[in-house]
Order: sequence, then structure tokens, then C-alpha cells
Amino acid sequence: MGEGGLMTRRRAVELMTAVTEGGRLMAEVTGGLLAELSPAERARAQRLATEALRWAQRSDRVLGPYLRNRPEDPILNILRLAVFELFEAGEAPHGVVNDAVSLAKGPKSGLVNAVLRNVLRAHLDWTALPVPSVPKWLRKRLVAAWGKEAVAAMEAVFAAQTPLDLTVKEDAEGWAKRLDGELLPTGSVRLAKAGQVSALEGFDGGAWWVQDAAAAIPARVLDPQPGERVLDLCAAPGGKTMQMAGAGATVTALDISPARMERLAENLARTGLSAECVTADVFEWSPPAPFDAILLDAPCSATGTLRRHPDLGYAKSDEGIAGLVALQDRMIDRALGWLKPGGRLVYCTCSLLPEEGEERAAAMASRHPDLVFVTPDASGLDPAWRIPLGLRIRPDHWAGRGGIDGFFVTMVQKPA
Ligand SMILES: C[S@@+](CC[C@H](N)C(=O)[O-])C[C@H]1O[C@@H](n2cnc3c(N)ncnc32)[C@H](O)[C@@H]1O
Repeated sequence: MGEGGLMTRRRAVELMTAVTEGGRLMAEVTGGLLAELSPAERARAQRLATEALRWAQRSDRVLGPYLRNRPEDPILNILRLAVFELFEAGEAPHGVVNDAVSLAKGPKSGLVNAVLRNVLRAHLDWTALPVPSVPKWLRKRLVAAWGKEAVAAMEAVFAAQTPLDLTVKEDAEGWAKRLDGELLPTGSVRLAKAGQVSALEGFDGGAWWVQDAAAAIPARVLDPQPGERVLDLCAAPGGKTMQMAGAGATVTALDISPARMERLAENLARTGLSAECVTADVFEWSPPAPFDAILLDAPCSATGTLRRHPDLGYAKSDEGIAGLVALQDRMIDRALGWLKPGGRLVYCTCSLLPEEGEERAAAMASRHPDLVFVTPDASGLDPAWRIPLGLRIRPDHWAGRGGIDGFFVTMVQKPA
């Protein structure tokens, strides 16, 4: 029965429904909904829900002709999961349909059974159906920023199997070989398929951590030196903290979220790295002394991570963007005040929206004309990413390699 199993499928549908009906992000609900599952089952339920949501638009096209009305979300999600498993994952029909009918229980099980049997009889060409498009509100903004062609290329990347990227503490080349992965030009290790991460060699020993190749770039651009005092602002769950601590810097990691800071502490413990951990609001805390360097990974729309988190498309609208933009400016100004003369600030966001990237850098330049923009100089940077104020990384830039998250990175230096 492949990756199915009634309990795993039940939890996958619950996760999907928390997103589509409850407007929640999957990361917010997995802890509670999957608590009693084993790590392997948890990973499977999460993967099923993520992939079924990634393909939901295509599944809805398939289901449309057999549904007179849109069923309530739990039933629709049972059908979406089944269609994904049948046509994209290639699972055996018998187990998928039986479990879908069991999950529907009660009056709707007949409908689920009939719809899925009709779908199976139709001999449809799943791969010939259009690639799912990003949510309308986001598509409009992305087309305005990058053009229709680039957006179509991004959507093709979002629909492809997402690789798993790791940042390795030491000997990335050796770990790439050991894990049968690819050493990327920027130094991350890419595994073609994400499975149960905690079961991979090196996880328990803390030899590496999961971090998209794009997310690993800001800390490489900041390039903290051994002994430098560095602040990781908005640090949790700590991917960048670990990179900078691993580089030998004395790192203070600050984040407002106690739960996320707990994960940061666990990550540090697992990897044997250390940092001063501060749970506080950027706007209420002040450092005892200025820093040599600060990395500000500001809260943002996270639209650059859509291929890993298709749930974002359901839970987000553009309502919050204006508030985030204002917050980003305030965080930049606060961080600049904590830098030593000659100190450097990297500002980055995992957003595909210029409002949260290019436009924030330009606004910083006009508010602080004495700042010098430093051209990022880290190994393996793709020339396609370079823009006048730093780096713009887009998922379609590495389409042939399995894509990359969207990111904006800029570095400024305070006058000495
Ligand atoms: C993009 S995430 C950080 C990811 C992290 N840098 C990493 O690489 O693992 C943004 C973080 O900003 C934190 N945050 C949001 N508002 C904050 C505030 N006012 N003060 C401190 N942290 C805040 C959130 O809790 C969230 O963890």
C-alpha cells in the first residue's frame, strides 16, 4: 500500500482541512494533529498533505465533472488526496479508494466511492493537464514584478518534486557522497527526494541541518569571521544561527517566539553549536554593546517558499503585506542602530515580492544615505541572481537543478 495507511491518510486529510477550511498554516497544526504518530508516520502524513495540496488545482479539474456541488472541505480533501495518490503518486487503486471511502464514513461514502470509480474509468491523461498556478492574488503581483514567462517557469518549478537541501557543518563534499546527494555550487548538499529526515545518516550526530540552498546564502554573504560579535535577528528556528556559530562567530540569536526559540535551542544542541539565545521582541530589547555584524531575516510573506509550503497559497492573502513592509523598515532601522562603525548588516527575506526586498533596500538607502551597499561575494553565487542592490534569487533560476526558494539578500556597511 505504498505510503498510505488509513491513519496516515486520515491525518493528512485533517491537515489539509485545517489549511483549506481553517486558514491555518500546516506548520502551526502539525504538532497537535500528528502528536501520536511515529516519526515515520508523521513524515508520511505531512508529505501526503503537502503534495495533495500542491496538486489540488489539478485534482479539482479532474473531479469537477463528477461533482454537482462543491462538497464540504473534509470530503473534497479526501477526494483530492485520493486523486493525487492515484495519478501523481501511482498508488494502487484498490487501497486508495477503499481508504477514501472509509475516511468519508456515513452518507458521503457513497459519493466518494462513485466519484473515484468514475474518475478511474475515465482513463484521463493526468500529465497533460495544466500545471497548477499560484493563487490569484500572488500571481498578479508576481506577473507585475517578473513577467508572465518567469511566473510560468516558477509554477513549473513549484509543481516539480522538491529536493531536500542540507547545510553541512564540515566536509560538504564527503556528506554529499555519503548521502548520495549533489554538492551545489554554493556549498549546500542537495538530495533528490525528501524522506524522513531524522532517519538519514548524520542527523542524530548533528552533522547537518535542513536549509534550502537559498536560505543558506545570507549568512555566507555576511561571512562572519571567527571571534566577531554577530547578532542573528529574527533567528528561529536557527538555520542561519548555526551557520554563523559554525563559522566561529560569537552569535546572539534573538526571536520573539518562545516555541520557535525552543526549536532553535534543540537545533543547537543536536549540532553541538552554541549561541546566546534571547527570546524577546526586537522593539523591546537592546543589546549591551554594538555588534560587528547583524543578519536580519525579517518576517515576510514567505512567498519564496511556496514550493515547499503549498499551504501558504490557501492561508495567505495580500492583506498583511503592507503591515509586513512597515515592520521590515522599522526592524532595519533598529538593527542599524546596533552596529559598530564599519559594521555590516545583511537584510534578507524569503519573499518573491519586490516590496519586501528591492524596495526595502532602496528605501533604506534613501533613509540612510551614508550606508555603503557591498557587492555580495560568496562562492558559487549565480550571475543571474545579481542585481544592483544585492541578490534576487528566484525559483526558476535553478529550474534545471530542481529549483531554489525565492530570496532577496542585500548587505550594507556603516561608515567607519
Ligand atoms: C523568516 S523567520 C526567521 C528564520 C530564521 N532566521 C532561520 O533562518 O531559521 C522570521 C522570524 O521573525 C520572528 N519575529 C517576528 N516578529 C518579531 C519581533 N518583533 N521580534 C523578534 N522576532 C520576531 C518570528 O518569530 C520568526 O521566527
